[in-house]
Amino acid sequence: MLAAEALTEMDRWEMPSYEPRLPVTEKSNPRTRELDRARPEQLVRSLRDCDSEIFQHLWGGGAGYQGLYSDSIVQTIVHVAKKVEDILKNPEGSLIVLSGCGTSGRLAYLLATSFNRLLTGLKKERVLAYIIAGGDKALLTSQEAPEDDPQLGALNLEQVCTGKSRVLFIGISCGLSAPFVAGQLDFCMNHLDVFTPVLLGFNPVDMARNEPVPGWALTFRAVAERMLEMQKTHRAFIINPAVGPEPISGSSRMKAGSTTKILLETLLWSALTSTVTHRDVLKLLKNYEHIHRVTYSQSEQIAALVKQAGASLQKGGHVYYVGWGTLGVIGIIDASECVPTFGAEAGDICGFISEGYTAMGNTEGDMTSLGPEFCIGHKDFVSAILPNVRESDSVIFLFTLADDLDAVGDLALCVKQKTSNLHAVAHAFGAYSVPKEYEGMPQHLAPSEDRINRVFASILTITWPRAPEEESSFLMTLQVELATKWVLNAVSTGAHILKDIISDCSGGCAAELCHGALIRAVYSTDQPTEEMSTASLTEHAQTANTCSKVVPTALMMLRWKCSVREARARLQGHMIIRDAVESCLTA
Ligand SMILES: O=P(O)(O)OC[C@@]1(O)O[C@H](CO)[C@@H](O)[C@@H]1O
Repeated sequence: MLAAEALTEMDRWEMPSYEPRLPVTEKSNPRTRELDRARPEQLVRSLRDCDSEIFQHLWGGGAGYQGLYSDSIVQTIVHVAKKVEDILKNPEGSLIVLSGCGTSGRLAYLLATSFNRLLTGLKKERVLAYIIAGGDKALLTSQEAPEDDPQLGALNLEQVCTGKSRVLFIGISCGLSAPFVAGQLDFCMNHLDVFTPVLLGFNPVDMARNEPVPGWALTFRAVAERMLEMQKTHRAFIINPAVGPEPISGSSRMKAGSTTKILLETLLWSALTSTVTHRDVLKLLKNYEHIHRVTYSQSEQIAALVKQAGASLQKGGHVYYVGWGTLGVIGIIDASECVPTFGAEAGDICGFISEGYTAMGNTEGDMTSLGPEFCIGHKDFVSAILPNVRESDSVIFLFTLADDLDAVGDLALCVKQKTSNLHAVAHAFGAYSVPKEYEGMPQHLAPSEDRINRVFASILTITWPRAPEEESSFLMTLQVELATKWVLNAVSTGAHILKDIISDCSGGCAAELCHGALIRAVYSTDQPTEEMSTASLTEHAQTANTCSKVVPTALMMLRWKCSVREARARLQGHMIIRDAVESCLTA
C-alpha cells in the first residue's frame, strides 16, 4: 500500500500531467491504487489517508487547486453564510434551497430537515427546503434519468419557491456535472431579483462537464463560467475546493459527499450562531479534521467490521444497518448507494431507521407502498427481514448512548437469536454517556449498558467530549453522523471489494485479463472499442446497471476462455448463479 510519503512525483495527482483529461473528481487516487488487493486493515488505512486529503490549504503541484482551507474558499463561505444569517434573521418571504442528485440530494435532504428541526426547537421559522432529482424516491433508490434533465431541475425549483421573494439556492454537484443542477443555477441567474445562486462542487470551473445536454443550449461548464463572472459582483458564488480523487474513481458519495456535509453544516451553523468571520469559519472547518482523527483512531475495529461484512456478502448473505435517529438515515444513504456503485442487489446491504418515515421527515412522507426497498422502519425490519436473517448475515446497530438503550437492547436480543454476527457502532459523549437514572452508578452496573455490552459480538465505541448545551449538542450530532458515514463508507466499500472475488477465483488470471473480461461482459461484446475500454468507472457502472450477471459472465469467460455469448449460455444452463460459479471453480 502506498503511504503518503512513499508517493513519487509521478503519483501526485495534483500535478497537471496526472491523468490530464480527467477532472479531479474522476481521477484515480494513487493512495488507493492497491485497494482491490488490500487486506481490511490496509484498506481502512488507505481510506483514512485518502479522506485526510479533504483537509488541505493549497495544493502544490502547479495546477493551482484550491483546498478546503484556502483563503478564497473560506472567504466565499463567509459571503454565503452572511446571506444565510440574513435570511435566518429576516425569514419572511425567504427560503434557502439545497438541491442535488443522488448522494448530493440525499445530503441536501438530511441537512435541510435537521436544521429545520433545530429551528423549530429554537422557535424560529423553518426556512430550509430540499430538492432531490427524481423526488423522494431518490432518497432510497437511484433515479438516473431526472439527473440529466435541466428543465425538470428548473421546474422543481420554481415549484418549491412559489410565493417567495428572496431565495438563496445552493446547488450541489460534486463533479460540476449534473444537468438537473445546471438547469436550476441557470434559472437563478435569469431571475436575480429573487435568487442568489451558489454552486457547491469539487472541481475547478475549467473542469466542469462540457458535454452537450440533449435539448438544451448550455453545458454545465457554460453555466459555471457565467457564475464565475457574476461572482465578481457577489451576485453568484462558487464553493469548489479540490479534495482530491475519490478512493474509487468517480465515487463521489465518499470524499465529495463528506465534504458536502462539512460545507453545508459550516455555512448553516456559522450563520445560526452568528459566528460568520474568516477565523470562525476556519475554526469550524478545522474541527472536522479532529472528527476524522477520532474516527480513524478506531481503524482496527472498522477493519474488523469490513471483514465481517465482506464475509457475509461473499457467502451470499446480507448486511443490515439498524440505526437510531439520523444515524439511521446515514445507514440508509450508505446502503442505497451500493446498488449504483457496485451493481449490488437492493437487498445486499439495507438500512433501517427507528420510527421509519416519521423520523425521516421527508417531504413526500411514507413511501412504504412503493415496494420492499421503501420499507425502512425498525418495524419493517422486524416483520419482513428478521424472520429470514441467518448466521451468514451481519447486522450492525448504529446509535449513541443518548438514544433509547432499552429499545436498542430489546431489538438486539431478538436479532441475536438469528445471528451471532451482531455488531454495533456506538457513540459515547464523555461524562454524559450514562443515562440520567444511572448517573453516579458505576458504568458496568447500569442495566441497559450492561445488557448492551453483552449482547453484541463487537462494539465499535467512539467517545466524544461532552456537549452540554442544546445547540452544541446538535453540532455534536452532525459530527457523529459524519463519523458514522466514514465508518459505513469503509464497511460497504470494503465489503464489496472483498466480495469481488473475480481476480482470486478466476484461477489467478492477471489483473488486465480480468479487467478485459469485465469490460467485454459490461458492453456485451468480444471486441470492445477504445472508447469502451477507457470509459470512466462511473460510465462502466452505469452501463453495467443495464445488464445482468456481469461478474459471473466475466468469470465464465476467463475460466472457459470463451466468448461473451458462450459464457452467457453456460450461465443459463444453471438455475442458480452460485451453482454456475461453483461448477466453474471446481472445473
Ligand atoms: O456529481 P454529482 O452531481 O454530485 O452526482 C451525480 C451522481 O450521479 O454521482 C454520484 C455517484 O458517485 C451519485 O450520487 C449522483 O447520482
